[in-house]
Amino acid sequence: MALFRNNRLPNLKLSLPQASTTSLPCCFPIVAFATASTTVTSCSSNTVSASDLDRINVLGNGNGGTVYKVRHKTTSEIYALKKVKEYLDSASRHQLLREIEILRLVDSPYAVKCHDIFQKPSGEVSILMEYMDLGTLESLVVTEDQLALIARQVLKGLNYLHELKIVHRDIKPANLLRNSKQEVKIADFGVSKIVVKSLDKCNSFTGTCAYMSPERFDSEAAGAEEESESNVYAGDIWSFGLTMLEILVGYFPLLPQGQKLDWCTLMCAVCFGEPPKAPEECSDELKSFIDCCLRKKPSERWTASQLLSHPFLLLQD
Ligand SMILES: Nc1ncnc2c1ncn2[C@@H]1O[C@H](COP(=O)(O)OP(=O)(O)OP(=O)(O)O)[C@@H](O)[C@H]1O
Repeated sequence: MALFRNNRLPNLKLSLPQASTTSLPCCFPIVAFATASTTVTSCSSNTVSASDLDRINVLGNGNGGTVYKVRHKTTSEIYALKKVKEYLDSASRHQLLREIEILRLVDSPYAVKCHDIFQKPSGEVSILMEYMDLGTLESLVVTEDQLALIARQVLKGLNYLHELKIVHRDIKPANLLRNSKQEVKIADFGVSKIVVKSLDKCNSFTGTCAYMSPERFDSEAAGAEEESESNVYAGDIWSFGLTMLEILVGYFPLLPQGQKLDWCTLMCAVCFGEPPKAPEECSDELKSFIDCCLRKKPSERWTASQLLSHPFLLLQD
C-alpha cells in the first residue's frame, strides 16, 4: 500500500520571465470540418461532442488551464477535460499547437490517451482525455517493489516517445498519473517537442526547473558541449531519475529535506553538487538504477531502453 506524506516542498516550479506579455485571442487551425457551434477533431476513432459532456468537478489547475472531471451524458463514461486558457501569448499559442500535434501522434498504453480536441468558434480549446482516477504521483511514497512497477511503466512510455523522436521535457511527479488498475501513464505534453533535426537542442528553460538536467542549465559545465541526438533525450532520464527518487524518499531529493527552494540553491545543487543517490538502506540494484539515471554527463546516462533491462527492474519480474 502506498503511503502519503505532506513534507514535500510546496512549490518546485520557478517562474521565469514570459517570452511575451501580449495576450492574443487564440484561434488554431485544428479542424478542417468546422461547424457553427463546437468543432471537434479526433485523436481516436470514437468522436464525442462537447455538448455530450456534463462537468462533475475540477480535478486541478495547471499553467495552461483547468482540468475537469466530466461524464458522457449517454454512456456515463468518465473523462478528464482540460480547458485551455482562452487568451494566450504568441509563445503559448505556438506551444499549444505543438502539444496538439504530439497528442495526435501519441498512442501508447503508457501515455494518457487523448480522445478528442474541441475548439469553439471563439477559439477556446478543450482536450478530452482518459480519466486517471488516482491522480498524480505527487505526495506518493512507495516501497522498492512499487517503485519498480511504476518505473517500468514510465520507462516504457519514455522509450515509446523517444523512438517517435518526442522529448517530453517536463517529467515530474505532477505529470505522471495513475489509476486503480495499477497503471501509471505520462501526461501533459504542454512543453514537449518533436526532434526534427538530429542536432536539435532541448536545453531551453522549458518545463519545471526543479527537474531540469545539468546540461539544460549549463551544457558546458555538464560536459555536453557536443550536442548529440541521444543527449537531447537524456534530459528526460534525469527528470525521471529525480522523480523516482522523490517518490521513494518522500521529498525533493536535490535539497536537504525541508530546505526552501530558490533559483540559486537549485542551480548550484544541479550544476555543482554531486547527483543525489538512493538511501544507504536501499538494495544495490536500486542504488545502481538511480545512479544510471542521474549521471551529470548526459552521454553517460542510460537510455530508457537500456534502463528497461536494468537488474533493478528485472528483479521484480
Ligand atoms: N487525465 C487526467 N485524469 C485525472 N486527473 C488529471 C488528468 N489530467 C490532469 N489531471 C489533474 O489536473 C491537474 C492539472 O493538470 P494540468 O495538466 O493542467 O497541469 P499540471 O501538469 O499540474 O501543471 P502544468 O501544466 O502547469 O505543468 C493535475 O495535477 C491532475 O491532478
